[in-house]
Amino acid sequence: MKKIGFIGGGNMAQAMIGGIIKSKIIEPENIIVSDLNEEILEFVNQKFKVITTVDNLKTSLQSDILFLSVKPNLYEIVIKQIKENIKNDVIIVAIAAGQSIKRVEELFDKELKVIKVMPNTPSLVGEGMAAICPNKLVEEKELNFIIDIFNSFGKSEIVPEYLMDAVTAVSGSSPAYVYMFIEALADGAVLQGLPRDKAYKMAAQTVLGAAKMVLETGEHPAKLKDMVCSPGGTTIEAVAKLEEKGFRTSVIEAMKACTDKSRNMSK
Ligand SMILES: NC(=O)C1=CN([C@@H]2O[C@H](COP(=O)(O)OP(=O)(O)OC[C@H]3O[C@@H](n4cnc5c(N)ncnc54)[C@H](O)[C@@H]3O)[C@@H](O)[C@H]2O)C=CC1
Ligand SMILES: O=C(O)[C@@H]1CCC=N1
Repeated sequence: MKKIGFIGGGNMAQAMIGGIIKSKIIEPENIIVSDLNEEILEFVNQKFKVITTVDNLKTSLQSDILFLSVKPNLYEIVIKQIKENIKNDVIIVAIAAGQSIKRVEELFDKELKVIKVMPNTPSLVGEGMAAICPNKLVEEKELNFIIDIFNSFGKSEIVPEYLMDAVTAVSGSSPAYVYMFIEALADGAVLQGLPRDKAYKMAAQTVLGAAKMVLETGEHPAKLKDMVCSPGGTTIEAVAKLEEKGFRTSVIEAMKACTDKSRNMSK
């Protein structure tokens, strides 16, 4: 059985660990997590029953697949700690925004199998979206195993690395904007008198259902939108107001800012 390590046990690591354990693709005793923050380790150990340590080197030595799940600015520090003793056949999974395969290879200063992945936090509930890009040393069966891991708690796509910054905007960071949309829907409902708990449930279930319609019918989103808009009805009033307020342009420009930031972080 393969052993999986996480250096950094924060939000994204927890989402992936939760997804992996729920899917049973790897047992908790084969997952090791290191973090500087002992409270986080305690939480992760209690919640997921995985092995925890403050020692990143121990994590790296015990792992066949090693997720680097610290913030981008910590890649240099963490890799410095583990590079001398890193096993030659370990698969490094780099999930940080703006950290390219080349940068990770350079920091290790040796030939290693590196897979760049941009995951997202809905992994925790089995609805993640991950974009995956391997370097040349990763063998097909190894890549397939990594794909199996990500597919066990969501969906995945192989993408060329140059698209990772755009992926960050459309699936890595976008849960945040979707939560903002859900919050806004709920605020709008509360303004009109609905109780808040019901408003969140109705807003979130509608976003979930609408997303499923796109994925499962394969219809163009515009067609699905048109199906809701009765001529002279209520929905087209809302749609017209959203257009007037620049809803789409705001989203597109926000994503451009996100993509640009990711690009700048890799310079
Ligand atoms: N949060 C998200 O939605 C996503 C995050 N990512 C990437 O995942 C990475 C982690 O992000 P989050 O989980 O959100 O951050 P986070 O701040 O929740 O977790 C990072 C963890 O690293 C720990 N840490 C700090 N220094 C350390 C060290 N020297 N050794 C070991 N652990 C150390 C921190 O205590 C913290 O628990 C980032 O690089 C981010 O770009 C990628 C996709 C989505
Ligand atoms: O905000 C960030 O930088 C990370 C990358 C994608 C989601 N969270």
